[in-house]
Amino acid sequence: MALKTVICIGMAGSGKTTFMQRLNSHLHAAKTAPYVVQLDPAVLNVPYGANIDIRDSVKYKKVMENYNLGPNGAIVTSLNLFSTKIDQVIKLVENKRDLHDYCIIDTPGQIECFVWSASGSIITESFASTFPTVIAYIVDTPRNSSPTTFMSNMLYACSILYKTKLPMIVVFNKTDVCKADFAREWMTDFEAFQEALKEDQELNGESGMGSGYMGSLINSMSLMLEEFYSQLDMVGVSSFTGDGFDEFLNAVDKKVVEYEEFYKAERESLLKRKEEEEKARKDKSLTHLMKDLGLKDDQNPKAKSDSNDEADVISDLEEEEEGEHDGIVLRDEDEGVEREYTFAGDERTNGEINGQSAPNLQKRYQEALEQVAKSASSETAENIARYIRQ
Ligand SMILES: Nc1nc2c(ncn2[C@@H]2O[C@H](COP(=O)(O)OP(=O)(O)OP(=O)(O)O)[C@@H](O)[C@H]2O)c(=O)[nH]1
Repeated sequence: MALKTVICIGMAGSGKTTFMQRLNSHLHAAKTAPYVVQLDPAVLNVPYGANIDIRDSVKYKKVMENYNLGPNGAIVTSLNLFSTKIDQVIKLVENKRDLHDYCIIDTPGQIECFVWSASGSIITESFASTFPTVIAYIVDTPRNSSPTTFMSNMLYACSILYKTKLPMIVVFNKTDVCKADFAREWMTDFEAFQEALKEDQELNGESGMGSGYMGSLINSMSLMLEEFYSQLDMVGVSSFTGDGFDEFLNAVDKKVVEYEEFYKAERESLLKRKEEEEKARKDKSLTHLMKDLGLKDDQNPKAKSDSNDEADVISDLEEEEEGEHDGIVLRDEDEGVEREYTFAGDERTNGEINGQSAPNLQKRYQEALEQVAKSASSETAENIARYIRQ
């Protein structure tokens, strides 16, 4: 069976580490020991055995001292340092792909340090482009029993879904304290959620839920969330008792099928599009280079027709301005613009400032270009062009 990756993400204190610990022991008991990756550089004790632990490669306290950073900055920097070695990490996991069915990944408690940082994206992307990858979004169920907190948390989950573009399972943890039935109901019945919101507002002595901007904001957000809920699975688990973990693993299998059918194709087409854009960008730069070196790009028939709507370069500016002002900046008076700061008694014509001959930029640029054209043999230029094209 192919190795699949589960990345555990969740708000601070939602129970990610305890969830990882339980998932690890659950999989061990089912004789499918997972490959475990620990990515929280600031954690003191980890209650499970990790195959890869970020703390072995990056010392969080040293990062704080050396770079003079606060706690969150040090977490992001530690992740940045770690992500420079991500290819080696992926290789290590790849080497073990025949021995494990699951690779489970714990992330830092400061969710934004991982989800919204460049290194978090690099790490997620690297795993997702090598193995089928699923996000487990851990929610603290008792703390989300109020409809407004619930909605805020779901909006956050929604933003993570659109950021990572990976299949997601919302895991309602701590069901030993509070059952997750209310969440299931709110996620499937729009009216039940509206009713709960109304009750909650009345309980807090706030009216106006059904009118004004708050009412319409909440209504439209709940409608948007309805669309979002249709994209994900939810399970209730207790990391203390182990309840719901079989259901969670079934949801992972389901999401892996979805990943293969939908997300993989989507990711591949995205990568292809990026590649094509990059190629087009390189072709454009090449055309500019050829133009600047005074060469015709025979191999690119589009080059000539394209040249008018290409990105702006200094030479374009020179062409446009030529004959208009001949490089002379209009005086404030001539432009009819009153500026607060001008050089007193300055006649800014022909580049004369304070009696000294100021450099005429256009002229100098033209001379430099001509010199380049003279000194660089056309053969060298062709070589450069061929090299870039390759
Ligand atoms: N009752 C109950 N408590 C839980 C459960 N899972 C976690 N906890 C408690 O929730 C608290 C936070 O758990 P952690 O696993 O440290 O949470 P975390 O998300 O890893 O925390 P950070 O990484 O520090 O953000 C701890 O006190 C746990 O004992 C659960 O299923 N039931």
